[in-house]
Amino acid sequence: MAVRDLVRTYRSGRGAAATEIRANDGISLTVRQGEVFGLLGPNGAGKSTLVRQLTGLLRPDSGSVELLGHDIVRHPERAARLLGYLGQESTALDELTVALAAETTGRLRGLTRAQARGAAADVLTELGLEPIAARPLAKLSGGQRRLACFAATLVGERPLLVLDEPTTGMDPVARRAVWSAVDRRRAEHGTTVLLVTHNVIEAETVLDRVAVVDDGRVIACDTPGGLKALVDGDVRLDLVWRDEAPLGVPAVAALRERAECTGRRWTVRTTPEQARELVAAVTTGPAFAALDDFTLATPSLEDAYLKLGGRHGGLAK
Ligand SMILES: Nc1ncnc2c1ncn2[C@@H]1O[C@H](COP(=O)(O)OP(=O)(O)OP(=O)(O)O)[C@@H](O)[C@H]1O
Repeated sequence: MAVRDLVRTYRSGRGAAATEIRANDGISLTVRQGEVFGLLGPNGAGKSTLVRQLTGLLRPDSGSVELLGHDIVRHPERAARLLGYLGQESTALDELTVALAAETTGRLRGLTRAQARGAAADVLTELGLEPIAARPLAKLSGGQRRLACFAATLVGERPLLVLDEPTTGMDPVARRAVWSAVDRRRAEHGTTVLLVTHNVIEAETVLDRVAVVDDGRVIACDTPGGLKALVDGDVRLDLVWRDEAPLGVPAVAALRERAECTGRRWTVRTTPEQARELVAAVTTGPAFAALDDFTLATPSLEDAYLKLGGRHGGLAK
């Protein structure tokens, strides 16, 4: 998959009140076959806008999208044959049962009724959805519905899967089922996966490479390990106070100037030496009496993102 200089502007309002948002501001990316490639970035960064152009659902103002040799800007209708897309919104399939939603997707992708029924049954078994196969999507919990939509996306194998926050709202068992299914397709069919995510833990474990998107631009593109190397050497200290922070302790008062404070939780990114001194200061005397919990952690992809100058104080929703 190759994206070159993609620009997409949304216009709203008319006349003097008209506003423009440049949601994609010259995005270029290449995703290799068989790769699990992630788009990571804060709300409003332009990830869904990018994905909707890749899937032929939205026309770019300028730039090119090539999927397996096909020009998707010129032939958006070809995208449906090349990729399975799981969008953020629940779909038109909502009134159908889980089994019928999966089967219908297979039929829409050109399978015969028997093939679609067989493929749907296999996918439902694979994802552990058999117990709720006869229930309408609209009556399921958010996580169950998401998993059912993911199941439908897999029916009638496509060489490319585009998944926009597939595991949102899922419990750990469902999430694991999603990643096993993705892994299996990659191993057996060389399926390429483009994944939009906010979940940095997931990003660190499942992605081969990740593009960090911010304000409609790609501000970094590397392996998760490569991005984390940007913050190598730093550690993160999280302090949670029982109640008010003990600002009478000079070390704590000084710390407030550089910590990110969210309610009772303070986060500081610093060198291991300084972190050791800080831990020593807060684990003695009145500071310790006021401390509920603390953790010292090695850098995460989120720290790398912040170092890159990402806005909004982090990626978490
Ligand atoms: N249909 C639309 N009309 C006008 N503006 C839009 C439209 N869709 C998105 N935008 C704006 O474009 C920008 C990018 O939105 P987009 O949905 O692509 O971000 P995102 O990275 O997918 O965000 P999230 O993580 O919240 O899903 C935002 O400022 C958003 O408000």
